[in-house]
Parts: sequence; C-alpha cells; structure tokens
Amino acid sequence: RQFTKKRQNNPPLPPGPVPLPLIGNVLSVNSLEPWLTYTEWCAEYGDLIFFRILDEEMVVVNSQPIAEALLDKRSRIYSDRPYLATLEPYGWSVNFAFIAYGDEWRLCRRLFHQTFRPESAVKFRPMQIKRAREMIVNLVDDPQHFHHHFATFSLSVVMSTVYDYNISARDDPMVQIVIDALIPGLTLLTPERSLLLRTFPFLLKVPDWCWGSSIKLGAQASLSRVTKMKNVPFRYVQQHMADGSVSQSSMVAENLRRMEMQEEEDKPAFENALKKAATTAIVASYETTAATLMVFVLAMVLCPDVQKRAQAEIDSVIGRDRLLTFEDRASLPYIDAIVRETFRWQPVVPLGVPHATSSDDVYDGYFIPKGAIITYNTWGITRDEKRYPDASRFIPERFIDADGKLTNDDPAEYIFGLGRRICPGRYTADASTWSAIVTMLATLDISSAKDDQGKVISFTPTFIAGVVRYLPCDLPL
Ligand code: HEM
Repeated sequence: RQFTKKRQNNPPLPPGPVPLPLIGNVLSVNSLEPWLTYTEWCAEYGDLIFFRILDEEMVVVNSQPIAEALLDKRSRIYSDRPYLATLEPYGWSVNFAFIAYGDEWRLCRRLFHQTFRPESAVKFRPMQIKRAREMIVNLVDDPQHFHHHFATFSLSVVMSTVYDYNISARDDPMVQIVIDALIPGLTLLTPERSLLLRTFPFLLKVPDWCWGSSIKLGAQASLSRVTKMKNVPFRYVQQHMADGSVSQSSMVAENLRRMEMQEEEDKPAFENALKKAATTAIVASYETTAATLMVFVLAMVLCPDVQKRAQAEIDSVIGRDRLLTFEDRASLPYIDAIVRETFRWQPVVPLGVPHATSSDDVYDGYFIPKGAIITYNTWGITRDEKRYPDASRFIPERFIDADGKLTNDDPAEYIFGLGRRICPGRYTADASTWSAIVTMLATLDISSAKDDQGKVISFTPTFIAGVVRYLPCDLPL
C-alpha cells in the first residue's frame, strides 16, 4: 500500500517487467549472472529499466550516456550505496567502497585520492614495471601457478604504495593474512546473504548450540580475519617508521606524519579512516587486477595471431635488446588496443558496484525513487553490437583506426564506474595492467598446456560470478 501511495502524484516509473505480488521480479533474474537478464531486458524495455526484488526498488541503466547523465551529472543524488546487512557484522565496513555516502566516506576517499590521483600515481610506474619483471621470473620458474603470480603481482604493487611493504614471491605471511580475509569475503558480501540477515537479524544473536548459529559464528570468524588484515600491516608501518626502515612516502606513513600535527580529539577518526582507505586499496586491487590478467592470458591462448602481431610490434619498435618501460607506451598502439579489448571483452566487474539514490528524482519523464538501487550494466555496454560488432570475440583491431592510431573509444571510460564513486584506483589499475601485459608479451609465449603425450588439453572457459567475475585458477594454460 505504501508503495502505491508514494507513486500516486509522481510521473511513471521507467518501463520494466511486471512484478509478482510481494516477491517482485526475483524469479525472472538470473541470480548467478544477472547482467545477462539485464542485457536481454534492454532489447525489450530500453536503456532505463525499473523492477523490484522483494521490497527493493531496482533501476538498471543500460547505456553510457544515461549513466553519465545520472551517476555523473546528478552525482549529488546518485552517490549513495545500498545498505548491506552483512557489512558491519562480518567486518567489511572496513571497505569504504561499500559504505554510505557521507562524512566518513568523504574522508576515506580524500586520503585515498591523495595517493592514487593521476599526478601521484605516475610515481609508481617504475615500481610497477619492476614488479612486472619479478612476476615474469616467477612465471618462468613455475608457469603452472600463473594465477598465484598474478595475485602476487597485484598485491605487491598495492602493498608497496600503501605500506611500503615488499612481498616475497612465495609464502609471504602478510599475503596470507590478506588472502585468509579476502577469499571468504568475496562470497559473503552477496545481496542474498545480506537479505537473509536483514530479514532475520536475530541470527546474529542465537546461542552457539542453536540451529542457525553458523551465520553468527561465520560472522565472528570473518570479523577477526578482517580486523587482522586491517591492523597487522598498519602496525608494520608504525613500527618501522620509528627506525626509518620504511619509506616515508607510503600512503600510511605520509598520513601518520600528518596525523602527528592534528588535535588529539581528531586523531582516532583520522586513524580509523586511514586504516579503511589502506585496507580498501588492498581489497579493491587484489582480485580485479589478477582477474584482468587471467582474461588476457585466456585471450592470448584463444587468439595466437593477436599475440604474434603484438610481439611483432614490440620487436619492430623496441627491438629485442632491452625490456620495456612506460616511455615506450605511446609508440605501441596495438598493445594499448589489447589492454582496451581485455577490459571490454570480459569486464571483471560486469555490473560495477551498485549505487543508491539519496533523494527522489525525475529523469526523462520517469520517476526514480529515493533509496532505489542503481545498477550500471557494464556488461551490456560491452555487448552493444552497434558499437562493437562481433562483440563476443576478442578483436583488439576494433580500437585501431585506418591510420594505425588508437580510436577515441576507450573502455576505461566505463569499466571503472562513474560519478563521485568512480574507481579512484583506475590510473594505478591501468598502469599495472599495461606493465604486466607488455612485459609478458615481450618475454613469454602464452599457449595451452599439453598432456603427457604432447597433446593440447582442451577446455571450455567458465567464469565464476560475483561482484568480481573471474576465471578459476586451474585453467590448463
Ligand atoms: C582492472 C582493475 C579494476 C577495475 C575493473 C575496477 C573497477 C571498479 C568499479 C567498477 C568500481 C565501482 C565504481 C562505481 O561505484 O561507480 C570501483 C570502485 C573502487 N575501486 Fe576499483 N577497479 C579496479 C582496480 C582498482 C585498484 C587497483 C584500486 C586501488 C588501488 C581500486 C580501488 C577502488 C576503490 C577504493 C573503489 C571504491 C570507490 C568508492 O566507493 O568511492 N580499484 N572499482
């Protein structure tokens, strides 16, 4: 009744599938790969769709111009995040990517931005190239565990910028702490788990011996792992600052020095925000960068001609006598086209991170209610056949014009989200991806694994779906 009353004097809602009473459209959405449903709906209902999942009001945006008009141009209204009941009990409010739009988010984001804005991020480039070369050594030594080396690479870049911590190639204790907290966390933050706790919050209070206590015990275990991930590397910097053995320019060290000049009463909030900004950097980079590099190796195996053309570009422009640096980037357009196509072909965050509206709005004659969950369908953009003919194929040439130059279409403009919540790590992510890809192409040949008889092991790549969509680590490559 409340729902109907609220609508009476407002313009119509955007078009969408007819909801069932109470449950809404929950049964029509592919729960594992919702982006497929949203992309199908786009053909039927257009680029702005409204539907309901139980009592949640959902809006899906299927076009880049509408996403820019809402998330960017009206960012004052569209920058909140939906409430996730799992966040606090499981310790994940430490990740400011999921917290509400407000003062705490603003402070975290400001601290983050100081380190990762373009002018600062450029300083990391030599380190990123160095880490990419270390990754190659690991890949040559132990090619089978390539996913592990990509994850190590991704963490080594971010741990270095945030804590000035150098991780070792294998069995690093700090990496273990991060992985222990992160891997279970990826599945815990699903909307389904959140819905369960929102509907039955008493599940966090049931006695240990009672049926259903596994939720509470799981939350306690997660909280303790995440707290460890937040505190241990932070303490590492505090301890090593005193003896001068960490660089004073790491994100945490720099801000701890700033904190010394602050009033005593401001320090706890600042330290808390700094811990959150630092931990978010680790969490947000870990799986996204590694998943992107997995997509790249898959593409190289499926498209050997692309790999050959890229290697020929490197050989003809740079030669074979030296390794590459960022100064070479502008003279290697085909490599950049591969980076763009890697981002587009299998976007690792296919629905971005959902936004939420903080007040009612009207767009193009449609009413968008306060508190609606706004999902930006990145996957749908990448599958637009008008913009990307033969969209499901890996074709870097689509980003090269007739003169051999890069076109103006750069997927980095949409795969990192939009508006005030746009990925603030995007410059570092792009530079890490480029340095890893170019160094691999210059030094390695990537192909399918072979069995004992020397026959190629065939496989069908299947992705694991979640906020981050990734390939399993045991691909036979
Ligand atoms: C290929 C790699 C990456 C992709 C595809 C990616 C994508 C995204 C997307 C789609 C969002 C949500 C944006 C929105 O709400 O509109 C996001 C948020 C975020 N990303 Fe990334 N990201 C990547 C790597 C990184 C890295 C390396 C870092 C850190 C150095 C990072 C830090 C963050 C943070 C802190 C947020 C939360 C922003 C906020 O809520 O204010 N990301 N990312």
